Amino acid sequence: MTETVLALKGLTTGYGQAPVVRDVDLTIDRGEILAVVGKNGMGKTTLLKSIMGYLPKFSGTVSLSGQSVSDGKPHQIARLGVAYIPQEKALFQDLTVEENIRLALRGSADWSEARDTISRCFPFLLDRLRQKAGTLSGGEQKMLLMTRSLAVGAKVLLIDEISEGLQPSVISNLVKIIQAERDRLGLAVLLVEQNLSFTCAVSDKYVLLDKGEISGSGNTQDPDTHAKILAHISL
Ligand SMILES: Nc1ncnc2c1ncn2[C@@H]1O[C@H](COP(=O)(O)OP(=O)(O)OP(=O)(O)O)[C@@H](O)[C@H]1O
Repeated sequence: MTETVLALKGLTTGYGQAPVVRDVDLTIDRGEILAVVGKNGMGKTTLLKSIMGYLPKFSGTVSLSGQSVSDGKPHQIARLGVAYIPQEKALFQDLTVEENIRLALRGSADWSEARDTISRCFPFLLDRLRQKAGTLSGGEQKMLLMTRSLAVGAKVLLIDEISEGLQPSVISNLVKIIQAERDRLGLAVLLVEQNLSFTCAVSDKYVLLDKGEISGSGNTQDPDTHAKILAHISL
């Protein structure tokens, strides 16, 4: 039986008084990966920030496993198992890789489990545990953030353009890791993307975001997905 983990209903959000994302409805089930696709400035990041509680909801609702979090603060939403992997650097740049992970664990999980997560997902980090996070590349920092999110037991991942600037071979590996962790943990994943091949490879379904509104959606395995997304992002 499907279990809806994240549900948005009529979500309108933005900055100050200005709506940027309008009337968005979407649901993500346990074990499902949904991509929100759109060109620059269409509101993808704004959508994630609002779900995470960084921006106010002007109207509409956000719920997690049936519980409303529409008025939740970021730390409350994080405590309910939602992890946000933003586009900008979000780690403590002067702390080491290990310190960044240990700080997030705060007794909720032990280090050996965290180490297992690192070995399984991004083993290159095991050789960098004593390295300052600020010396990692932008892509590596996102991988560290993802590892940290999994280590603290996140059930929902909100991922902002993780493929940006990565080589194709690294992107292919990322597809496998995200899908393997989804299968293993039953994660619900909402990712925003501009990379067509990554989107088609990693996600189960997609929505197209155009000037803050959903203008199309489908299952990624549908035969016309590639053409529809391409048309949307190259308009
Ligand atoms: N802090 C802010 N204050 C006011 N407007 C903002 C702010 N951040 C973003 N915007 C505006 O909101 C709109 C959507 O931006 P957003 O970053 O959500 O788009 P995006 O689809 O994620 O694009 P990108 O891929 O370039 O990040 C843009 O017009 C942008 O200028």
